Amino acid sequence: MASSFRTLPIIDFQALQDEEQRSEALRDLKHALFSVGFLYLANTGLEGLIKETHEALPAIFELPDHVKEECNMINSPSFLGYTALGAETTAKRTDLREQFDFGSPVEAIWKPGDPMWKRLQGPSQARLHALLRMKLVLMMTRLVNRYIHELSLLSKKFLHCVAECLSLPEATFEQFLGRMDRLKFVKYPPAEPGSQGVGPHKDSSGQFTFLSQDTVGGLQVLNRSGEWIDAPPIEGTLVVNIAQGFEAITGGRCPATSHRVISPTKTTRYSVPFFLGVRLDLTLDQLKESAADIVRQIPGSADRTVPAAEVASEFLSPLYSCFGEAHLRNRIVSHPDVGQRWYPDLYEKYSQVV
Ligand SMILES: O=C(O)CCC(=O)C(=O)O
Ligand SMILES: [Fe+2]
Repeated sequence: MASSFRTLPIIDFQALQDEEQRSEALRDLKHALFSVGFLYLANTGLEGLIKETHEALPAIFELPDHVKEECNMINSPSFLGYTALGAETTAKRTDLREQFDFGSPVEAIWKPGDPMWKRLQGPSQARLHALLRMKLVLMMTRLVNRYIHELSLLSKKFLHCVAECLSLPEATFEQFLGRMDRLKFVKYPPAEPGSQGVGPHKDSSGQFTFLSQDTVGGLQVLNRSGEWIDAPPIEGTLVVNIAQGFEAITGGRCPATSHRVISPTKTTRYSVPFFLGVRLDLTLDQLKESAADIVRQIPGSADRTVPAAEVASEFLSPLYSCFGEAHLRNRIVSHPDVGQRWYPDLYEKYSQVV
């Protein structure tokens, strides 16, 4: 590729809603989606909530180990709960981070006899909420639910802008939304220079990720010339990136971009990613059909269209019957202890495939 990005574009969310500024902001957004896959979203109106959440994080991670262990992800077939340092794997290496995974408040839908991927949808661990409430006085549970609620509203408005900048009807991407979005609280402790906070990956679980990072830095994004570019913190912004679900939905026209976190060396780093979900029951055939339709409607894309079958996305692999199945595989590989406990047969199957 002739030129590749060296910095991430900044898109002003208010400008996207403003009569006078929106055509320019939409043009910038389109460029970010086609050529970068990452952007900073400024002026979201959620600055106060983000600040409040970051202020609460150290106390949550300071809960005693035995308390955190009580709500270990190992208890959850939906991969929700606490992950201790060293229990997660990315790109076949151990990540140096600790985290809590939450989900939108939904019921479990799986019944015996149903496909296993339906177990991905389920409630956050009640025990975790109870502990947070006890320890951190109601506020914390409310904060998690408020954060998920506000981010879910913001992300849906953002999806409308995305459709609009691609000259598609506003509601185009709504048909792909899942019932459950995911939220994580993540802590990266200081480590040896160059350590893997989280290894190179593309986000697998949704359409877009909305990340708030603190002031420490360490997030890096792979540009299209294969160089790692820093995504330094910009106060008050969310880092938004395309996940593999959206890449598949757009037939690879808007690719997901690899990223990683290099561990801090002196100060603990905290981050809060929110993953906007994709319908678990979306089948490969439905996806290919709608992707073809969407790509046809994106102006100027016909000459640059990659056939859906050639997009390197695990969600377009015929190995999986639907998005949920591909997503479950990804969770099992990332959290092998949880995978082994709840899905031993699938764990065996997926750990044999290199
Ligand atoms: O913590 C970060 O800055 C990025 C986290 C991330 O990429 C992820 O959890 O998918
Ligand atoms: Fe990520």
